[in-house]
Amino acid sequence: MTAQVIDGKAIAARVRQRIGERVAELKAKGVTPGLAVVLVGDDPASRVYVGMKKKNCIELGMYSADHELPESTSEADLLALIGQLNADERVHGILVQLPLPSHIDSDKVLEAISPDKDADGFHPFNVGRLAIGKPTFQPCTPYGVMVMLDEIGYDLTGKEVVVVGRSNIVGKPVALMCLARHATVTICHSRTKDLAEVVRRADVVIAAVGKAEMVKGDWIKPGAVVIDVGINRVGEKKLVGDVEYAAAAERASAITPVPGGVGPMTIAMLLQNTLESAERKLRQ
Ligand SMILES: Nc1nc2c(c(=O)[nH]1)N[C@@H](CN(C=O)c1ccc(C(=O)N[C@@H](CCC(=O)O)C(=O)O)cc1)CN2
Repeated sequence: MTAQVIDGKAIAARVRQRIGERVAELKAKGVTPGLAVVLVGDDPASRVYVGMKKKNCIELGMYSADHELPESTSEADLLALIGQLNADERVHGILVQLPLPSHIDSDKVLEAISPDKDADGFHPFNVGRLAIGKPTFQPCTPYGVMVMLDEIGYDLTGKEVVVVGRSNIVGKPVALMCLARHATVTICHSRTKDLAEVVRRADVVIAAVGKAEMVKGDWIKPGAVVIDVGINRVGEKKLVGDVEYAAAAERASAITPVPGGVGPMTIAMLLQNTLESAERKLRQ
């Protein structure tokens, strides 16, 4: 079997196209959706992602407020900036790029963002809403995974989903989203016994563990859908996912590549969250 390659770049472009149309409608009603992105420090990858967010925002006609702060920024100063952004009427979504420098408590910062502007969906209020099946802001990467499954017309009802990884950013929320779509969900982690056997029974494998090619191709059930959330740098330039791609693609019915799979969806869904926030505000 040769798997269908799920093209995240193409799907993200379609999502952005639809967002652009809705932004134009909102602007005609006098509302310009606005996103504030806060970067602390000089992490090169974070700088690239923040640049992409800003570029996309402007291309879609959104208001973009960027705050690039030095590595030495104190937690108190960062919290004060978030307070200002919470009160800024032009801003409908706030995102603090992770990781933050080690002297700053990330949880404290994420909890300081108003739940009404939490474009990342990381605030405990929004996590709770997702857990009870009433999501408002949904975390961008898992939200992107759901859109990719929709785009290939995959119905999760009654399917066995195995999520490898239990992070708050991807593993746990994506499991909740699959559960909300009536899948039977197993979350695996570093202490799962016989991971290979658990993965072998999955109709859908979602790998989000951050370890290069840890999920082996021969663990994939023939015909399964493989969603690879990992982006691991190997050597100077090469990027690989959490799944052994070539071997998995021989067994899967559909698979996301790395790069060009889930990654591009993350930023598209951030813009989607900002748009939805502005639409909610207009309705209120
Ligand atoms: N506050 C947040 N911080 C971080 C998040 C997040 O969702 N919210 N996610 C990641 C970084 N990230 C967005 O912020 C992100 C990661 C990867 C991509 C992407 O398009 N990757 C490309 C490869 C790019 C490359 O060459 O490095 C791909 O997979 O094709 C976009 C956004 C951590 N921080």
